[in-house]
Amino acid sequence: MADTSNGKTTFSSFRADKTAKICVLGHRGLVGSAIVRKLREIGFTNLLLRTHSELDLTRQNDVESFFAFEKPRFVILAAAKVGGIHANNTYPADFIAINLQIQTNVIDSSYRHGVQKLLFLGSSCIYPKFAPQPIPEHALLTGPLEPTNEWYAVAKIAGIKMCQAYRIQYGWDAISAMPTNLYGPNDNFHPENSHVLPALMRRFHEAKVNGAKEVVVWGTGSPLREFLHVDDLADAVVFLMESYSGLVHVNVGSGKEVTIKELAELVKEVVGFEGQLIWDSSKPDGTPRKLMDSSKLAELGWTPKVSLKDGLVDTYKWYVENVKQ
Ligand SMILES: NC(=O)C1=CN([C@@H]2O[C@H](COP(=O)(O)OP(=O)(O)OC[C@H]3O[C@@H](n4cnc5c(N)ncnc54)[C@H](OP(=O)(O)O)[C@@H]3O)[C@@H](O)[C@H]2O)C=CC1
Ligand SMILES: C[C@H]1O[C@H](OP(=O)(O)OP(=O)(O)OC[C@H]2O[C@@H](n3cnc4c(=O)[nH]c(N)nc43)[C@H](O)[C@@H]2O)[C@@H](O)[C@@H](O)C1=O
Repeated sequence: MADTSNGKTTFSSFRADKTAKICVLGHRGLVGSAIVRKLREIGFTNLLLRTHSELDLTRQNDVESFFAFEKPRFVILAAAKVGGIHANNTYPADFIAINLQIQTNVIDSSYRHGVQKLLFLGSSCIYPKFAPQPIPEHALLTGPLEPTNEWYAVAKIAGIKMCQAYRIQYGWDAISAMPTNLYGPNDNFHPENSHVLPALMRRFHEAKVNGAKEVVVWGTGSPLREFLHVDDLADAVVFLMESYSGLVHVNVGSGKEVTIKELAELVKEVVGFEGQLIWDSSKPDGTPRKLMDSSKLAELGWTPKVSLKDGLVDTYKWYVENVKQ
């Protein structure tokens, strides 16, 4: 709600006006759909949503016209070209070009058409391959990136810097959140192009259904990853929209890491596959470890709730009920 009583226009907080027009881009994806669920649960009634086919965010003129006409008050940018280690490694041009186009168009048009606040989503892959662990926000741009996803990482770093530049030059409230590896309902379960957790869930499920004795898992199993349920991420996004307006991006993690071998055993147990794991070490491991330091977010007052085991059980239930077998 705008307040002009003191002669200046000021706005109340994010949660205060449930009729505020909030644009969530990428609303059918893993992250965007969780943010929409969260906003609806809180009571927001005026969500502005467009599918990829309704609005291709790589098309500058279309994005410009959309913002000029719709004039949302808040924007959450969860649309991006996203994929796991194989997809990042195989389609580097798509990962850098599409992400630069989407984020540049959306951030600039949002600013030009009066958006009050925007949240940009990056990823933990922005940090150097051998960053100190846990990785603090200030490790950004202190060393070489992990080669399997450097193209995507460069685009994401440009997004963070663009938000900072618009804040510095125009005083505009654009913030960035850096989530760790996410999972949950509406994830991408593609056999090759998805992230490890949905890929293994699908492979173990299909092996169980088909009575297979073995499942192939990529790499050596030794890399460490930190997983966060997407409902926790959505909660953190709402928290940051409400409580944070700083220049520096904010890490969003669970604080807990597992080896890929431990993850594979856990997914196997949740799915109920009883065969053997075969490790294909011809596939890349990627970065050896990327545990984020999320103490800044904890100091602001936010902590995650969903354990990996509970999150896996919830996600497998969703998979069985919703993904065409
Ligand atoms: N998944 C993860 O583990 C992590 C994700 N993130 C970040 O979270 C954000 C969302 O990721 P996630 O939900 O996993 O990704 P998804 O692939 O699940 O969803 C991405 C969404 O973006 C939309 N989209 C893609 N290209 C375009 C386009 N040209 N125009 C309009 N819409 C488009 C897709 O629509 P459609 O399906 O119709 O193509 C889809 O709805 C990204 O910024 C990602 O970097 C960060 C850390 C980890
Ligand atoms: C979120 C983050 O996600 C990506 O980085 P990543 O963490 O390396 O992604 P990943 O989930 O694909 O793999 C994690 C680990 O798991 C191993 N692994 C085993 N078996 C499968 C498997 O079947 N599929 C996949 N994908 N990986 C497998 C795999 O070899 C690797 O060691 C970035 O590109 C970028 O998109 C990004 O920001």
